[in-house]
Amino acid sequence: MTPNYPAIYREFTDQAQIDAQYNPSLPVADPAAEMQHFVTQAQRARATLRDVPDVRYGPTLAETLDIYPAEQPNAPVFVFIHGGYWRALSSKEFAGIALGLQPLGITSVLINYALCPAVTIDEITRQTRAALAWVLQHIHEHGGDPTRVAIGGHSAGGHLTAMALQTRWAEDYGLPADPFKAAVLVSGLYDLAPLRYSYLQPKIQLDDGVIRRNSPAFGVRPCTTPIHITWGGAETSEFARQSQVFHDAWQAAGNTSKLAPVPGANHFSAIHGFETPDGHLARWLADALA
Ligand SMILES: N[C@@H](CC(=O)c1ccccc1NC=O)C(=O)O
Repeated sequence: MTPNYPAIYREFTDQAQIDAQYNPSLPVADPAAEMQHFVTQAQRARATLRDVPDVRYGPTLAETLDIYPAEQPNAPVFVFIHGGYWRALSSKEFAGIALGLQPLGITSVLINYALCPAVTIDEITRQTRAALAWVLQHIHEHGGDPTRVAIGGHSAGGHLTAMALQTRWAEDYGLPADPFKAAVLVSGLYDLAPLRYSYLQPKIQLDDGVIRRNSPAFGVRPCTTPIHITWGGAETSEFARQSQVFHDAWQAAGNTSKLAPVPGANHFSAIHGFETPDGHLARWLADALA
């Protein structure tokens, strides 16, 4: 049973209008087939690639990551943060992104994290940061080069990537201030306010404080990491606007970003570009880590 929330956000006046914008399955013909694609690709990855699954980065059971190491020593590294609106899915469903990267000599790391409503989005942000700190401090033990780490994520994972970029890595973690070579944010959410009025609210339990602390579009700090912001060209106007808002905020802080949709892609196919070495996202990453 989903209660009705008063929806007053921009031009949207009720929950149905917010859901129509923010439920990425609604404009897609066969969302189950889109999810099955990820699962099939993930099974292929886990059956065919070298992997080091379920490495602990923190004390709770969900705090694990899966490594798909490149062949050669001192390899560049891509850390992927999965989506599912902070309340579904895991690192496992998205192992397919390593299919395109391992042949390019890039080590993939897929982060897992606890889900709402068992934990809050504040806690998911903290776990994401802990996982990234672990990668920077330990990936050399798995043949990775800690000075060539890129990060990226899809949907809720795009949001968590943006939160990672806004972390005080030097003050709070004793790491380099801007430890990442590049970031790629795919169909992300950067202003969480509208989601409070959506079908997700019973699970994600947003309040003023969670929204303020976890909306990276507001208060971007100077950061030397170049970022690529993208989304599916066939997605709703709010997904396009969320990316535009973050791009504008990133540039207003004097930072470097490139904003471009994936032509014709929906919310799901927007990340297929990691699954083959010639995919546009895999190629962008290889260039950024070269
Ligand atoms: N309609 C679905 C699909 C969805 O939002 C989604 C599916 C796969 C990966 C990311 C998703 N959304 C954001 O994190 C949902 O409500 O979760």
